[in-house]
Amino acid sequence: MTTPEFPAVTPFPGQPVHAPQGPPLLTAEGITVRFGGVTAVKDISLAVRPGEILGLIGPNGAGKTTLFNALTGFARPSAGRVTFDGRDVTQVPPQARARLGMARTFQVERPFENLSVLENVLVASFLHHRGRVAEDQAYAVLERVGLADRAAQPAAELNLARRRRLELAKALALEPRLLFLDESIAGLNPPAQQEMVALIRSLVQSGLGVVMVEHIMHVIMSLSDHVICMAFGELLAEGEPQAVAAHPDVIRAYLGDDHD
Ligand SMILES: Nc1ncnc2c1ncn2[C@@H]1O[C@H](COP(=O)(O)OP(=O)(O)OP(=O)(O)O)[C@@H](O)[C@H]1O
Repeated sequence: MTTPEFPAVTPFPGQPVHAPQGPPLLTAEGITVRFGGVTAVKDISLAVRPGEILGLIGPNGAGKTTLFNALTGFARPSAGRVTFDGRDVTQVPPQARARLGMARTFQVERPFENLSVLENVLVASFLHHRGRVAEDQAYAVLERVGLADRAAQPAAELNLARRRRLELAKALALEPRLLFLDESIAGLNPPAQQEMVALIRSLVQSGLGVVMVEHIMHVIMSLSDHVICMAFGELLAEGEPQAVAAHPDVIRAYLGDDHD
């Protein structure tokens, strides 16, 4: 059986070697999320170390977004425990998690349309800084994501690829140690995808941990150090990307999904 969704190649050349190291930044143990009678996530455990990219995959409705929300504080687990840097954050609200060093992007980016690109990032910089220092930090983040030349432009005028980078800049301005990316690449054209992949790689090189949900399989397979595949809320397979891609249950889940 072939696996057309999982090409066993590295489509983005020049992949630098990075090595996740140290104790986990994030751990989740036995996460379960129920909505009434629906168990959207069932008993999922994971860990992410500095410099590591964890990819979450699974067919539509698998529970990826719900798990992502439980990890970031936007959904409350019915059972289980989330720790960040050794501290139990299961009940900690998202804003307080941001202060601790956990930041996320949103699938549908919603910048303040009438504010400039720089002002949008400044709002996040104010979490840790004030005045001129906040402005310098926001500008440095814009340089990092390649938007410095757009600093004065209203966010409403950005195209999709730049809006995605602005979304990333807002999260980076929170100075996270762990970044959650919710479909930052889906919908971009191939050159913009490559730019975003290169940017994410450069971020993990500097020690950032990343958890990403992404529907574009060749992107997640080439970026991730570790992949978790879910189906119907449960863990289907996990491990190195190529091993997960070749797992019979994963192939079945995706082919079944395709043929629904
Ligand atoms: N707020 C909610 N109330 C009730 N059911 C929900 C809620 N959010 C999600 N669900 C259900 O939980 C299950 C998992 O949904 P979830 O959105 O987490 O999956 P997903 O893997 O992110 O899917 P997709 O790839 O389509 O975004 C689905 O059956 C969904 O209908």
